[in-house]
Amino acid sequence: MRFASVIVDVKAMQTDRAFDYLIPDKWTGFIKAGMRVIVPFGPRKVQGFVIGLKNESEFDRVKPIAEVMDITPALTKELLDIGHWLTQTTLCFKISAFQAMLPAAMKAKYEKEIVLVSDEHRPKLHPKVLPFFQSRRSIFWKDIEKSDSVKEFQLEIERGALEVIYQVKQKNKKKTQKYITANAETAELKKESELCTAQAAKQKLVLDYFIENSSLSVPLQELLLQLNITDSPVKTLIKKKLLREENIEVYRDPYEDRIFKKTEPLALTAEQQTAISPILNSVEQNRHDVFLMYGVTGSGKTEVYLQSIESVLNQGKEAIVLVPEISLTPQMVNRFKGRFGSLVAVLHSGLSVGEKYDEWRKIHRGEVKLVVGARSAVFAPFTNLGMIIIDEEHEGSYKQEENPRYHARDVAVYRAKFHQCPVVLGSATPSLESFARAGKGVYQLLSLKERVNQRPLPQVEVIDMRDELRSGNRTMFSSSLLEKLQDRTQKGEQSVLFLNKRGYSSFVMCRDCGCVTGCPHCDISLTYHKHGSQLKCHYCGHEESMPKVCPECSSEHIRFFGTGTQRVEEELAKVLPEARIIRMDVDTTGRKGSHEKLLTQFGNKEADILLGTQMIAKGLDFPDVTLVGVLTADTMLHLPDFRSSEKTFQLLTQVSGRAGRHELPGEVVIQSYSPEHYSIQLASHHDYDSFYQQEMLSRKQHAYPPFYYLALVTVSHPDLLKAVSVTEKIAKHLNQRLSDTVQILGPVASPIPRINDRYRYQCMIKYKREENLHASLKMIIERYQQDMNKNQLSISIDLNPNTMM
Ligand SMILES: Nc1ncnc2c1ncn2[C@@H]1O[C@H](COP(=O)(O)OP(=O)(O)OP(=O)(O)O)[C@@H](O)[C@H]1O
Ligand SMILES: [Zn+2]
Ligand SMILES: [Zn+2]
Repeated sequence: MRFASVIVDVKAMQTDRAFDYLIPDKWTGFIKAGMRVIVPFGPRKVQGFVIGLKNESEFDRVKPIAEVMDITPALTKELLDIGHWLTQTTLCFKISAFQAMLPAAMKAKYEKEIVLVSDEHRPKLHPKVLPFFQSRRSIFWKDIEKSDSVKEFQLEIERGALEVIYQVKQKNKKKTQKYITANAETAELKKESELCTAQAAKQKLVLDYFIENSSLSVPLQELLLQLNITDSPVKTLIKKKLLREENIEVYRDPYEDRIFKKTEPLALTAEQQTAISPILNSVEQNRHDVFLMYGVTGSGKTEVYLQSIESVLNQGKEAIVLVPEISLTPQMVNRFKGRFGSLVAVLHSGLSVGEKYDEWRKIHRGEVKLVVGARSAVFAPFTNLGMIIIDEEHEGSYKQEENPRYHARDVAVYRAKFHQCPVVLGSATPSLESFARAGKGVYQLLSLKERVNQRPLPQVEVIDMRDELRSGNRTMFSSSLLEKLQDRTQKGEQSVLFLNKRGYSSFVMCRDCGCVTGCPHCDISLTYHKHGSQLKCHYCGHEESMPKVCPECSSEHIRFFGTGTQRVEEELAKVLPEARIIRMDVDTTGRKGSHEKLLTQFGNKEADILLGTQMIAKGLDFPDVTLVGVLTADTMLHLPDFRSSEKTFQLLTQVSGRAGRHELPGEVVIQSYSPEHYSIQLASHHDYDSFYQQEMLSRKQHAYPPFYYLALVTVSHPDLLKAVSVTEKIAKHLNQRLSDTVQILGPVASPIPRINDRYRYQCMIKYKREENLHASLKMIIERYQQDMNKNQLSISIDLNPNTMM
C-alpha cells in the first residue's frame, strides 16, 4: 500500500476528516492502521492516527509521513471502529475520540524549535540573537520566550535567517533501568580477576561477582548496593568490554511495595448461586447478554463479579471491571489483586501519567488479563474480551462531561456486542434507565435481596430538623445523633458522618417548615442568585425575587443553605471533645496517597469518627462501623436537576449501606428538613421498588428520561447578547427542522450562567425518536464554525446529558 489515510491532531470542522499521506518506501508493509504517526500539516508537524491504507490517492501532491511513533498499532481495529462510532453518536471530532481511548502520556506534545537556516547566516545575526547560536544550530522556543530578545528573534525569522520547526514529542517516556551483564566468557573474567592489582580491588570484586553469576543480568543500582562500591569500577570494566550495560525498560508499579494476600473463592450463598449461573452460561456459550445485578448493599455482588471473572479467565479471555473513581479505594483494588494477583492492571486518576501509561502497556502487550479502572478503562485494548462489569452502574461519573461525551455503559455494550460476551451492571440502586430496560427484558434482571449471612440491613431513623430547631437545638447535630455518637465513642465502636456538599448554598429553605421555594411550572427548586437576590428556574426561565418571609408559614427563618466539613469538625469538637475525628474532603486528600492513609488510620481504629463528603459514601467495608449519620439529606434534593430525587435516594442508600456489614448490627440517622419527601422516606425503608414506581410516575408526567431522550445545546460567549441571540437562532432552527413531537425548551440561562467570564445559554430538546436530530445538530456546528474559530463562540452539544449543571 502506498498511501495512508490519517486523522490529524487539529481540532476543527475543516480538518475533521482523513488526509492522504505518502508512505515512504522504507515503511511500506510496516505502517498499519491504528498507528500514531507524525505528518507535515501546513507549516508544522502534527501527530495523527493512521485509520486506513490505500493504493491510490485522488490528490496529486501528497506529502510523505515524517515519522512513525508506534511499532505495533496503538489502536486495535476494534478501537478504530469505536472511534468512528463515538464520533457519530456523541458528535465529537474524530481526533478527540481516538485520543480519548489512549492514556494521556500518548498524546502528542508540541515543541517549537528555532533553527539557524545555514552557517552563512551566523555572522550576520542580530547581536542579541547571536549568543544563542555561537556553538549550536538550534534552540527551543521555550528557552527564548523568557529572554528579552523575542522581537529580535522574530525579525531574524522574518528575514529568513532562522526558521521555526515544530517538533512532536510524546509526553511521557518509557522508564528504563541500567542492567549490567558479563560480556566475556567466564574463563576470561577469571584471567582478568587474577591480574587485578591491589588498587583494582573493587574491580576484582565485580569480576568475581560475575564469575559466580555468569549468566545474570543485574540492575546497576542493586549491584552497587550488594558490593558496596561506587560505579567507577563498573564503568572501567565496561570500557574494557568485560561487562556490558543495557537500558532495560521497567514498569512503574504503583502497588510495588504492597503484598496482596491471596484469597480463595468463597462458597456462594443460594442467592449468589442463582445470580451467577445465567452469567456463567452466557460466558460458556459466548453470548452477548446484558445483566442487571440488583443487589442490596453487602449482598456480595463483588464475590459474584470475582467468580464470573474467574470463569472468563479460565476460557483464556480477558475482562474489564469499571468502578467509580471515588470507590476505587485500596480496599477495592485489594479484592481483585488478592484473587488474581499480577494478572490485574489498575487504571485510575490517582496514578501519575507515567504509571497509567505503564499499566496501559501491560494491557496492550497482553501481560495482564483483567483491568480494574474508572470510566476510561472501558477502552482497555484487549483483543479477546470475555466480560465487562460495571459496578455501581447508576453512578453519574460514568458519563464523560467533555468531548467525547460518552457514557461508559454504552461503550461497554457496544464492545461486548462486538466480542459476543456478557456485560454485568451491578448496583444496589440501579439507574431508572437500566431498571426500566430490565423491566422490558432488554437487560436480564438478577436480584440479591439479602445481605450475606442474613445480616439485617441497618435500622434507619429519620430526624426532622425543624423539630430540633423548635425545641431550641441550633447546632447541626440532632440530640439523637449526638447521643448515639457519644455511645459509640464510649463503646469503642466507629461512626461515619456524611455531609453532602453538592448543592452548597444554592437553594432557599425555610428552617421552620422546611419549605423550599420551587418553580411553579417545573416542579424543580429555584436557584438563589446572590446578585440582585433573585430566585431563578434553570429549566424554563421563571424568575422571582427572594422572599422575605416563608410563603408557606410566614416565618422569617428563611435562608439559603449550606455547611462545610471544616465547620462540622469544629462544632463536633465542641460538643464531643473526647472523640477522635478523621476528616476526609478535597482539602485533606489533595496529596497523593493521603486518601489511602486516612482510610488505613480509620481501619486501624485510630479514630472514632470518619467525617467526609461524597468520597466516603461508597465501597467502604469496615467491621466496627455501627453508626452512620447523614447531616443534611436535603442538599441534593433541591438541585435544579431532574435526577435530584434519584441521586438523593441512591446516596442515602449507599451511605446507609456502610453500617453493620459484619457481626455488629448497624444503625443510621438521617437528618432532614423535608423528612416526608419520598426519596428520604423510601431510602429509610430500603424500599427501592416503591421509589422506582413513584419516580417513574414523576418522570413520565414531566417528560424526562427514561420516557424521553434529552439533548442539551449550550452556547457560551463573553458577550451576553451574543450568547442569547445565537441560542435563539439555534432554537428556531431546531423548531423548523424537527418534528412536532419534539419539545424544545429555552433559550434559558444555564444553571451556571457564567463560567470564566463567559455567559452560558442553553436549549433543551426532549424527544422520543427523531431521525433528523443528529443531522440538524451537525448543521448547527457547521453553520457557526467560523464564529467558533474566530469569535470566541462555543457551542457544546450533549446527547443524553446526565446533569443539567
Ligand atoms: N458467599 C459468601 N460467603 C461469606 N461471605 C461473603 C460471601 N460473599 C460475600 N461475602 C462477604 O460479605 C461482605 C459484603 O460483600 P460485598 O462487599 O461483596 O457486597 P456488595 O454487594 O458488593 O456490597 P456494596 O454494594 O455495599 O459495596 C464482604 O465482607 C464479603 O467478603
Ligand atoms: Zn416556612
Ligand atoms: Zn421552571
